[in-house]
Amino acid sequence: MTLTPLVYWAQRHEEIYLRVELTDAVVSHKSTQRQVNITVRKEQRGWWERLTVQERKPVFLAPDFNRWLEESDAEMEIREKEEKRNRLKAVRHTEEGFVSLKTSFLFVYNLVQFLGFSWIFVNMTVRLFIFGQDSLYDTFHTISDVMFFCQILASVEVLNAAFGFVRTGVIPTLIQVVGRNFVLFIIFGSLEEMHHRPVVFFVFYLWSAIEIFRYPFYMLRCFNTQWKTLTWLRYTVWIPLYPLGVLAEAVAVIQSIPIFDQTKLFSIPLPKAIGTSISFSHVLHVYLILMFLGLFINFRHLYKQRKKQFQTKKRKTH
Ligand SMILES: CCCCCCCCCCCCC[C@@H](O)CC(=O)SCCNC(=O)CCNC(=O)[C@H](O)C(C)(C)COP(=O)(O)OP(=O)(O)OC[C@H]1O[C@@H](n2cnc3c(N)ncnc32)[C@H](O)[C@@H]1OP(=O)(O)O
Repeated sequence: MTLTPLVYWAQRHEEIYLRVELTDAVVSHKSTQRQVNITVRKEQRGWWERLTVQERKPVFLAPDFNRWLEESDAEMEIREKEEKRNRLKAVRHTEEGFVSLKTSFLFVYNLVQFLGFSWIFVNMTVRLFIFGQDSLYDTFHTISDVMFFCQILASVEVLNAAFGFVRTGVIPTLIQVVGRNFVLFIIFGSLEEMHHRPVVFFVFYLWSAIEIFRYPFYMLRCFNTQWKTLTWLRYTVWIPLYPLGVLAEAVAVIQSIPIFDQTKLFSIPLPKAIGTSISFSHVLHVYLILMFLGLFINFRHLYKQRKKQFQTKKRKTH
């Protein structure tokens, strides 16, 4: 006797769903499945009155109430799916817009910094060749405006890290920005006596020497690409430059201590009963300790970043 499995059916405007129950059937292959689900695409979109041509429903055929929908409900389902698709599209559009806005912002930021620091580096190098040692004494007057601009702008990097615009830690960036701006604005900016010291040349030259590689490296990273030589320079040049930079900054701080003592600039007044004031040079002594702590933290951070970069092999390189 031929066994006819029960067939449950349901439809949408474009498809027919068939569920063939095999509970009682002897199945020749070893499948343990209890049912076969079949989706048949309708040749023409439309709503069928029944599944079979003949009006009389075969005994083995029954509506699949798990999926059954009336025509109007099926139309509603299509509309809901369409709305969901549109909503997803809109979200994706907004996300893509944000990503491209962020990329453009970072690219322009890095480009401006690259131009600024390149100007500083090239200008200082050319002046060194033309004027020799004399150029060491007027670095502040020729370079400081652009350096002020670049270093104020560099504060954006702390925000970039804090808001997750770039994959980096806030602390190393904060140490870097606060450290440099302290030397630039407090030590050099506020003391005229420091303006003609050769230490300004060494500090500015060491700062800009890394940035002419770092910012173009970031510009390429904005487009998920990199140039091997530039990556190597960005993650290697800091090894001698960072300790030398901190050393030059420390010399500048040490040179400024007697000036602060003499001028009493930024000294902290104490209550009249005690009668004196605390010289800013005490703050500078503490700052000297912080500097070497900052050097240790950032040196370790940069070493980790270097290791991470050179371990990542599957990058697009040129
Ligand atoms: C809490 C306050 C305490 C204050 C205490 C003060 C203590 C003072 C201590 C002062 C020491 C400072 C001395 C310093 O001034 C001396 C010098 O600078 S000497 C010259 C040599 N200097 C250097 O080499 C340092 C240069 N600076 C840096 O490298 C960074 O500023 C630093 C924060 C140190 C490290 O950068 P970062 O953490 O960002 O690492 P990565 O470059 O590897 O970047 C990580 C990923 O983020 C992407 N990224 C980062 N920035 C951008 C950007 N602007 N645009 C696009 N993408 C960016 C980057 O591509 C990496 O992603 P991926 O891995 O995918 O490539």
